[in-house]
Amino acid sequence: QSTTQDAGTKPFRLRYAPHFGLFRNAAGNDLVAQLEFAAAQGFRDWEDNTMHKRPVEEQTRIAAAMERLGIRMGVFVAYGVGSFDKRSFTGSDKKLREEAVAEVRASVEVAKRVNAKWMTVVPGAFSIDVEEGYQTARCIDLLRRCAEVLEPHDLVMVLEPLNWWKNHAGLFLRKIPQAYEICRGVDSPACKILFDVYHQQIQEGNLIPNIDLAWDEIAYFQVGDNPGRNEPGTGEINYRNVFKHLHTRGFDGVVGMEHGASRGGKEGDLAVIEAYRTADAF
Ligand SMILES: O=C(O)C(=O)CO
Repeated sequence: QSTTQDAGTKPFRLRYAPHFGLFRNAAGNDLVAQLEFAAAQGFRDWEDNTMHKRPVEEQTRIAAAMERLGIRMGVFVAYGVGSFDKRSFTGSDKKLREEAVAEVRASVEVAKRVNAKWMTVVPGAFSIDVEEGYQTARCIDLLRRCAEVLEPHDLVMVLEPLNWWKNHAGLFLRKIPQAYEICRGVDSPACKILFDVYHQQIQEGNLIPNIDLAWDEIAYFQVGDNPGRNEPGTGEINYRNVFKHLHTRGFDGVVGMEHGASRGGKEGDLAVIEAYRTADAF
């Protein structure tokens, strides 16, 4: 605990982004108080999957606090929440496909309000009764339409492959090479990869080589250890080496802390921060 406090406002070497709730025991329930606490601990980034579901006044209040504290906004989810079971991107149902474009379009206003550049897209369900090549092509076609919505605003949708073996069996997008192929197909600066190291450790491993192979299409990282999806150091992933690799490659984008805490209470919140200080000391 003293190390955490001593570290104080010292910035981390990578731009780790907590989310609301992660420090609520230490900072209290108020969202702005959580941002202030994080900033005092040296965090300069944030993410909030459900930002688009918050009332406009709350979005505005959060954005003002972030601006005051010098915190950069990471992802919110533009498409995916509540749609994991829909064949929107992989199917041919026109209504579902129009809905997906409309959701991405609606996210433009949210992104502007909260100064976000990136938004997560999870392109729905896999179909067991259609050859995968057709699903991939349909997905690319619809993502191109979404990219055309975002390009004029300089916004980026980041496609997030999610694992089948622990959390999300049956989703279409689950592998990094698959996301890479799709991004190359869409061929737009508005369509990139969100590489969630937790999901990929479960789905396919080979983390650092896959980071390198997909590098030119990756815009965003998220992390969490496995098993348990908690802070670095609580599982099997060598995060110090992963972070060192990202730093060596000059990554200055967001590394989202999309995980829980292995311990409860204030002590657990502080242990999360300490885990990042340790993993960041490469
Ligand atoms: O739902 C999940 O597991 C995610 O990582 C979404 O971002």
